[in-house]
Amino acid sequence: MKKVLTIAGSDSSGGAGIQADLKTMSAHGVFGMSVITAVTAQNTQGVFGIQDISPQMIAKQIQAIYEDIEVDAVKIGMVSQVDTIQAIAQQLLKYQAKNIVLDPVMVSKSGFHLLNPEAKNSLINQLIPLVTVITPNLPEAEVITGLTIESEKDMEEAAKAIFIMGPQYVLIKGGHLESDPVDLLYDGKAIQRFSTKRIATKNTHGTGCTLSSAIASNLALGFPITEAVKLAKEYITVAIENALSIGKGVGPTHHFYSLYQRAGLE
Ligand SMILES: Nc1ncnc2c1ncn2[C@@H]1O[C@H](COP(=O)(O)OP(=O)(O)OP(=O)(O)O)[C@@H](O)[C@H]1O
Ligand SMILES: Cc1ncc(CO)c(N)n1
Repeated sequence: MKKVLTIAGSDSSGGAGIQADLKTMSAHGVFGMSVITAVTAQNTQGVFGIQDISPQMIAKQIQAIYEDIEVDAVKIGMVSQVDTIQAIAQQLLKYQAKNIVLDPVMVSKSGFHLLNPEAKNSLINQLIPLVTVITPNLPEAEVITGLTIESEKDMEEAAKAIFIMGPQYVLIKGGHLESDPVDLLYDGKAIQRFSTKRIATKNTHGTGCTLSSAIASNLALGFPITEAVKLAKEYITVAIENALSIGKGVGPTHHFYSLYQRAGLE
């Protein structure tokens, strides 16, 4: 059994964060483990509070896992503070973590800041150089690069600018453009394009978390990056098509193993 770790925040409503990550991992048939960086009081309508876990406790969680268990891939989500990022980077370096997927979560769909703006530079300087692939959405790519992104051409420029910061691959997600969503993968040489039809739904809570966890699971399963992203796109598309009208706001993506099996990917 492949083992995948998520280092992320808890979403009490179960649609994003740690909860989305573990559901995605189970659906991929890998064993999910979690290091909780923060607890959010959150539902489909908004984020009502955040309590950060101390950097010491985050480091201890990572240590407890790596001292005992071999980790095949890591997904990093919400990391809100400078000290948190430093603690995570130190531990991942110490244990020579492999297959690291960074979803640089900054603002929730409801507009709540999940990354302290002061921590942006730590994310860029300490975490981005360690990762296999970073998966920013358009607003995140704009914050990281300082560029304005309004077209696919702009997305390509942003991917190239982020690549220089040190990750092995950059996947810029186009879900925030109005057209059909196009995601671009850059490996330092060429751009690969992953496109689907836009699904008409308001229920997209947790899409970014789901995609990054699916990529991490696929890397753990041994797929090369292009295949890992292609399969993850198929997974997120089905998860959005079947998204649930739970709660009064933006409902969550739906994960179930049979979907994955039906696609012939068990
Ligand atoms: N309406 C949609 N129809 C089809 N695919 C979509 C739709 N919205 C997003 N996607 C896809 O879902 C994935 C996540 O993209 P998105 O840009 O929404 O991430 P995100 O903003 O980081 O999500 P989150 O708010 O959960 O952090 C991408 O692969 C994107 O192309
Ligand atoms: C805890 C958490 N992580 C990530 C997201 C994605 O925006 C969220 N809403 N909540």
